Amino acid sequence: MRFKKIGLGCDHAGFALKTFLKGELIKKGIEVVDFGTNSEDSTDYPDYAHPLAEAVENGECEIGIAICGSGNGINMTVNKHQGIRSAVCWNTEIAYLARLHNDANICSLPGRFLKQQEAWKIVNAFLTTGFEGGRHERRIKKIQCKK
Ligand SMILES: O=C(CO)[C@H](O)[C@H](O)[C@H](O)COP(=O)(O)O
Repeated sequence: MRFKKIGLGCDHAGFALKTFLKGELIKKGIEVVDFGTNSEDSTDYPDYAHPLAEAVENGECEIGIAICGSGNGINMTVNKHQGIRSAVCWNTEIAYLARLHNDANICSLPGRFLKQQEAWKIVNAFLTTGFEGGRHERRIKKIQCKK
């Protein structure tokens, strides 16, 4: 793992997977900052996505994992923050490319579509891959809106 302090956030649809991943990360000696939610009671993913995104933006957490049912809503929300590049990672190759080519700093997961072990492999790919730089550096600089 390249990162020592990781932020986690989810809604009710991501709670079970977040709980599993949190346990696995702690077993690996990684410090986890958990922004909730803390049960399967129905809730709204932006309430957890914004605090997670802010923590990654301001450096409190080195990187983040965001989970909702499809991965889309929480991904859209964290990507509203200027300092965030989040990718919906639904397999290991996508997770690897999100880090290698996009220097993604949040891994968004579709909690209702991944088995625990599948998700753990995806998270491992995300957390062990470095940014390639070069032509990709130029491209990620162009992501920012000029307006
Ligand atoms: O996937 C999501 C947002 O992109 C959410 O996690 C929810 O699963 C989705 O919005 C459905 O919500 P529901 O209230 O559980 O039906």
